[in-house]
Amino acid sequence: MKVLVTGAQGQLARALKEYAASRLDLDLYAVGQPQLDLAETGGIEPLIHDLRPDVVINAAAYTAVDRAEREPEMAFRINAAAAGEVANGAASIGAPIIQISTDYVFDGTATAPYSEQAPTNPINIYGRSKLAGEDAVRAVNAQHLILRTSWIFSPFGHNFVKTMLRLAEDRDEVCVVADQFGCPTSADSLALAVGCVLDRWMGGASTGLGQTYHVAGTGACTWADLAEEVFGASAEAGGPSAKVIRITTEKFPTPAPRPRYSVLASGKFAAEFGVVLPSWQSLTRRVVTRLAAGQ
Ligand SMILES: NC(=O)C1=CN([C@@H]2O[C@H](COP(=O)(O)OP(=O)(O)OC[C@H]3O[C@@H](n4cnc5c(N)ncnc54)[C@H](OP(=O)(O)O)[C@@H]3O)[C@@H](O)[C@H]2O)C=CC1
Ligand SMILES: Cc1cn([C@H]2C[C@H](O)[C@@H](COP(=O)(O)OP(=O)(O)O[C@H]3O[C@@H](C)C(=O)[C@@H](O)[C@H]3O)O2)c(=O)[nH]c1=O
Repeated sequence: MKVLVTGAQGQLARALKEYAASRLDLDLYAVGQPQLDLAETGGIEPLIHDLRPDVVINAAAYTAVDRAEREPEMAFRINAAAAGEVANGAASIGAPIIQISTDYVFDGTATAPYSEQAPTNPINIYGRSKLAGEDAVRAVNAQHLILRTSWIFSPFGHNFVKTMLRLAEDRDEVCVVADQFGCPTSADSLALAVGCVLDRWMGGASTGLGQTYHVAGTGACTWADLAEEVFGASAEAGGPSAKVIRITTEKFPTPAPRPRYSVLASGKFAAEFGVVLPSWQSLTRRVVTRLAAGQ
C-alpha cells in the first residue's frame, strides 16, 4: 500500500516513517517543506497526481497554539484551507484521507471524557482552525477518517515532554499547571493506531470511512502530573529532573486559553479497530527512556 503523509518533519510523520520502516507492505512517502509549502495554494495536487497514493494522511499543521493568536490567517490557511486542498487532492484520485485533529476543538467545560458526538466549541484560534479543517475535509472527500488525538509527545520536534526536560537542565523547580486535564499520547503509539486503520483498508474493508474517532493514551492527567512522570522517568534513566510546583492556570497566563478538561473517550476507535493505546504513564516512560539513551 502506498501512503502519502504531509508534514514530513513533524512528530507524527516521523513516527509514521519509523513505523512503516518495520513493515514490508507499507510504502510511505512523507512530504514537507520546502518541497510542499501548504501556505501556498496548489502545491499538493501535483504531488498526489504524480505519486497516486492509496491513502493520504494529513499530518501537517500549524501547531504553535500561542502564536496562532497573533497569526490567525496563517493558522486557518494551514489548518483549514490547506487541509481541504489535501483532502480534495486525495478525492481527485479516489483516495481516502486521514485527517489528524485535536482535543482543542472542545471548550473544556465537560466533566466526563468527550465522545465523538459531543458538541465542539473551541476556545482558541488553533482549535477553531483545526475544527474548520475537519469541516473542510468532510466537505470535499466523502472517504475521510478524522482522527482526534491529544497532547502528542515524542523524541522529535517540539512538545511538552521535551520542554520539561530542557527546563530541568538548569532549574531545580518547574511551575506547571495542575488544573488542565487531558490524555498524553506518544507519536509512536498514534502511528500504531493509524497502522491499524491502514491494515483494515489494505484488506479491502472501508471501515471508519466518513467517521470521526478519538484515539489517545489511556488514562488522564494534568500537565503537572505529566511533568512529574517525565522527571521520575528521567531521574531513573540518569537524565535531568526537577521538582514540580503545582500551580493554577491563572498563575501561568498564556496568549491562548487552553481547555480545562479535554479528556478524549477512545472507546469508539477501540470497538471499531480493536486497539487500546497503552497508559499515558508507560508511553511517557518509553519516550523519556529513549531520549535519555540519545535515540
Ligand atoms: N502536537 C500535539 O500535541 C497535537 C497535535 N495534533 C495534530 O496532530 C497532527 C500532527 O501533529 P504533530 O506531529 O505534533 O505536529 P508538528 O508540529 O510536530 O508537525 C507539524 C508539521 O506541519 C508542517 N507544516 C507547518 N506549516 C507548514 C506549511 N506551511 N507547509 C507544509 N508543512 C507545514 C511542519 O513543517 P515544518 O517543520 O517544516 O514547519 C511540521 O513538520 C497535526 O494535525 C496536529 O494539529 C493533535 C493533537 C495534539
Ligand atoms: C512550558 C510550560 C507550560 N505550562 C502550561 C501551559 C499550558 O497550559 C500547558 C501546556 O503547554 P504547551 O504550550 O506545552 O502545550 P500546548 O501547545 O497547549 O499543547 C497542545 O498542542 C496542540 C498542538 C494540541 O493539539 C493539544 O492537544 C496540546 O498538546 O502547560 C506550564 O504550566 N509550565 C511550563 O513551564
